[in-house]
Amino acid sequence: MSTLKVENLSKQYGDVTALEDVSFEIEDEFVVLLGESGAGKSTLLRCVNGLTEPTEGSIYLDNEEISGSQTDVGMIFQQHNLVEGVSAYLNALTGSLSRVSMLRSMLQWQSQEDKVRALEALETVGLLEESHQKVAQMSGGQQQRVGIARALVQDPRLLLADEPVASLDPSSAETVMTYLRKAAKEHDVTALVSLHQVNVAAHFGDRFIGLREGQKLFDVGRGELTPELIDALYGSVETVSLAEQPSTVGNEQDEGVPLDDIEQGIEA
Ligand SMILES: Nc1ncnc2c1ncn2[C@@H]1O[C@H](COP(=O)(O)OP(=O)(O)OP(=O)(O)O)[C@@H](O)[C@H]1O
Repeated sequence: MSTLKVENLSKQYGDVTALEDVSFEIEDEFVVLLGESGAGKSTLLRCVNGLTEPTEGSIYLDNEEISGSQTDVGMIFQQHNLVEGVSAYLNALTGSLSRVSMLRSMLQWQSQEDKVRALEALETVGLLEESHQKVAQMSGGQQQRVGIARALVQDPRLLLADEPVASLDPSSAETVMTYLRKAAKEHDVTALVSLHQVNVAAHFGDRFIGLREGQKLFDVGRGELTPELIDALYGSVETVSLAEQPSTVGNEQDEGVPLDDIEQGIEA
């Protein structure tokens, strides 16, 4: 279990204010970041991961201030940056890179423990049987699941994902999100995931942080993501079904609302 605390975070790119005084604390939850394109989601994730330096503010992981690249923060990108010509297993194993030297890694001298960890991570994302398949021969959804496995092998305290299903069809997106949530829960890792798709967010999130023009517009739990909040975030999106079924979605103790139902409600 880990705690991420973001305190008064701001980021300026020249005249552009990408983030303005954003604060929140999350612990052992699957949190979804929502917001229009340009709202600051990627900037926030990049600041937490140390890829971007904030202009102001502080970030704490388990009460320790963090700055610069973090080896125990796993990041999953929309473009998964896998090595396509090698197997899912070898790609997953590169997650241990931060913990072993480059030479050992190139010679594939990773420890037995790392190798077992890579296979376990592939099992978590449902790809154990495909572990020796080349990534180039896998579907987009399977490739993203390899990306999740690679992040797990890093043994992260925090899992970040920036639009992990943006380029996938709805069915693959649901599968990938199911495995991402399962991975976070099984590994007891706090997760912060940015998503464009409100229906997917409502189905999988424990909590929702809405960003608008760099500012935090809301920070609400499951069941509190109302159409009014979504409208305030995006404008006139039809979100009737979210108001009707907010408290049952995405809870591993129940079966949740099927995505199709939510989508139909949104489209109705
Ligand atoms: N490296 C950069 N240099 C200059 N401006 C930037 C840079 N990165 C982001 N921005 C600006 O900061 C603002 C926030 O961008 P950011 O990418 O964080 O938003 P986002 O919510 O992730 O959007 P998207 O969903 O399109 O990725 C935007 O106005 C963007 O143009």
